[in-house]
Amino acid sequence: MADKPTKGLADVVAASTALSDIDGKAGRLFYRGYDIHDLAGRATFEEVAHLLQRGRLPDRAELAGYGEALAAGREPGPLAAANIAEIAGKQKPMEALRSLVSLAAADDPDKDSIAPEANLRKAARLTAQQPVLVARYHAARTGGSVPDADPELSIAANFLLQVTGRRPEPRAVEIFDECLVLHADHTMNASTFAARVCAATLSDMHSAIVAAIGTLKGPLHGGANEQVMKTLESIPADGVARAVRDKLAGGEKIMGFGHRVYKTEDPRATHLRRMSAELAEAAGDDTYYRMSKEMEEVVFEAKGLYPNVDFYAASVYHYLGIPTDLFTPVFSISRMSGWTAHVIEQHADNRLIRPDSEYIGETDQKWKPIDER
Ligand SMILES: CC(=O)SCCNC(=O)CCNC(=O)[C@H](O)C(C)(C)COP(=O)(O)OP(=O)(O)OC[C@H]1O[C@@H](n2cnc3c(N)ncnc32)[C@H](O)[C@@H]1OP(=O)(O)O
Ligand SMILES: O=C([O-])CC(=O)C(=O)O
Repeated sequence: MADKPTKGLADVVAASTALSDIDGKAGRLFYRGYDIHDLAGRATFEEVAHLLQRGRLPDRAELAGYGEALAAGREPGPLAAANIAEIAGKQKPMEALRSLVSLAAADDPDKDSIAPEANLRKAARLTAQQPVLVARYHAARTGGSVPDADPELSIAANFLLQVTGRRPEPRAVEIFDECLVLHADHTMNASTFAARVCAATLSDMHSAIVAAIGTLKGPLHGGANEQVMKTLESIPADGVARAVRDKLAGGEKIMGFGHRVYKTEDPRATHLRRMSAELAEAAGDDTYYRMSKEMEEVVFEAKGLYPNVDFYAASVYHYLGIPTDLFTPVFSISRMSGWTAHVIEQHADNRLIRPDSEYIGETDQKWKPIDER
């Protein structure tokens, strides 16, 4: 018989990875050994995606080559393109992305291969396509059009351009790019684990990413950023403390707080709080920032919980003009870099992931024919 399981696999080491590492007590996060505090605001998302997928921070030539791969791979392919309008009419954003990535697989030139070189090419294409899929989905449901991507612009700038229809301010691009850097990878989080389980059957990268998208969508994981914004919008600006205490008294969780691994401040929240403050000031309306700060104080006082990455990401995305139901899709744009890197890593040194379970059902049941049950 198997040992008693730890509920939710808490503290179980489920994989070896060279991609990211967390010190949950100290509140530190590293991508391939680089402290997130050193990368945030310095490295671009493209550099970080290269670091994760291709193993090192690129030099200028490598970054140019990676940029070319991204630009060449941006178009999701005819099957996904042909279905965006209908999907936008019937599916919510994360459901739509799950469908569209699956459809994009059909036109991927490397769809039948999980060889290392094919995986690298697919990782770049998936990373390039995700922001385009989000923007096209949004345009399809709002009856708008998507401006062509500008080859001179970064992924962050092109996404803001394509989703808002306006050329973004340079500072908005810097801030959004930093958000993408902060969300890129996070050890064995649920969606990455789902991707690795799928990849470990020697299934293909697109299948693993579809599993990851479906997993990120849930409100206990990436879906929390949208829920944070809905909470901020649903409570009175001058009644934050009461609303939070009422929710807690009613047994509700406060979205954007708590973490399986961090026992102190999530280092990403430190940067996102700062960005939220800056954008609030620039907007001339700091309501959501002030409310967030107050929520943080009340939740800490009542439960000793710290904000996680999803908490201040909500007000930051709001101030950047991103529609609330695209917050989790925006998370997926960044996390695509990490998911794909994990699939590459899994395929490179694979063993089927198949844990055991503890049986807790009935025993010694006696068979009865159907008319005797
Ligand atoms: C990108 C990300 O995925 S970051 C996480 C995003 N998710 C959220 O923000 C959702 C809200 N947070 C949570 O649900 C949890 O803190 C999780 C899912 C992040 C971590 O879950 P776990 O490690 O399984 O912790 P668990 O849910 O068991 O919580 C432990 C205790 O803290 C409480 N708790 C944890 N988070 C919260 C919260 N946000 N609000 C209120 N209470 C909370 C639980 O009720 C539980 O209390 P109990 O021991 O009295 O029953
Ligand atoms: O690590 C986790 O469990 C969730 C998280 O913060 C992330 O995926 O960024």
